[in-house]
Amino acid sequence: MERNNLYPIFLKTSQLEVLIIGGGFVAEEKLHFLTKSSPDAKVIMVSPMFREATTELANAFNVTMITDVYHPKYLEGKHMVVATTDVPEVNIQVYNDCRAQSKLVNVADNPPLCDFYMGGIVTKGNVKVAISTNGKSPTTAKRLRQFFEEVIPEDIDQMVKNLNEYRKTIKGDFEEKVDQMNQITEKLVNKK
Ligand SMILES: C[C@@]1(CC(=O)O)c2cc3[nH]c(cc4nc(cc5[nH]c(cc(n2)[C@H]1CCC(=O)O)[C@@](C)(CC(=O)O)[C@@H]5CCC(=O)O)C(CC(=O)O)=C4CCC(=O)O)c(CCC(=O)O)c3CC(=O)O
Ligand SMILES: NC(=O)C1=CN([C@@H]2O[C@H](COP(=O)(O)OP(=O)(O)OC[C@H]3O[C@@H](n4cnc5c(N)ncnc54)[C@H](O)[C@@H]3O)[C@@H](O)[C@H]2O)C=CC1
Repeated sequence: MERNNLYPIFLKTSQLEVLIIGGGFVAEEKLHFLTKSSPDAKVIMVSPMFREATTELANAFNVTMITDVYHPKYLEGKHMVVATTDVPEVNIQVYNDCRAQSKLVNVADNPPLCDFYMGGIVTKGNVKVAISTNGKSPTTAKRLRQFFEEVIPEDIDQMVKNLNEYRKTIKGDFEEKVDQMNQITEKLVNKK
């Protein structure tokens, strides 16, 4: 069986600079899911034309919009780049420029030109679940996201907070804390 070898990390996008190149439908979709998960993300967009809906979304999340065609100068200071233009040569240039500067790049909807994929994301308070199908089926990622949004209870955050509080009350060294935390949560995984 094939296996997903990607390594998920949870980025602090509020202290990273994300550049989206292009201002059309795909840009809007990527910005929508990015800001749904991370409303405080620092995002800059560069495009000669922004669709109305993209502009509205960008304004709602304080995204900086630069009306211009892509130029390598816009990569300066950016940590992550998402290329969404309808000009394949531009997307390829962005990919090559980013690779040359070791910046993480995603050419949306073009898996071979991605250092990382966007995933399906479920957020419930402090809990976040990210889903990937290894770039094989975005629709499956979407359906799983909808499924988990439904089945993970809203108050899962209360459990996280309670355990966080409880942990503070435990005396002893690290090993004892691990032991106690495992003991009180054992019922969650032990079906007997
Ligand atoms: C590889 C990846 C790269 C990347 O973009 O990061 C990629 C690639 C492609 N997307 C395509 C299309 C669609 N994308 C979606 C939706 C989402 N796509 C997302 C991620 C990813 N999309 C990355 C892999 C993620 C993984 O590993 O599973 C999600 C999860 C997150 C996000 O967008 O932020 C978001 C759902 C969010 C949510 O709902 O929670 C839908 C569904 C819909 O809109 O109903 C369709 C239409 C159905 C279809 O066509 O399959 C195509 C074909 C384009 C063409 O026709 O040529 C390609 C190219 C290809 O597969 O070759
Ligand atoms: N919309 C969709 O659901 C899908 C789109 N695609 C592909 O994704 C690409 C983008 O699609 P859409 O977002 O729908 O197109 P779009 O036409 O809505 O948006 C393209 C954007 O790229 C910008 N752009 C063009 N040249 C640029 C440059 N030199 N620098 C910066 N920005 C530039 C345009 O101004 C525009 O804002 C296309 O190649 C399309 O074939 C693929 C699958 C699905």
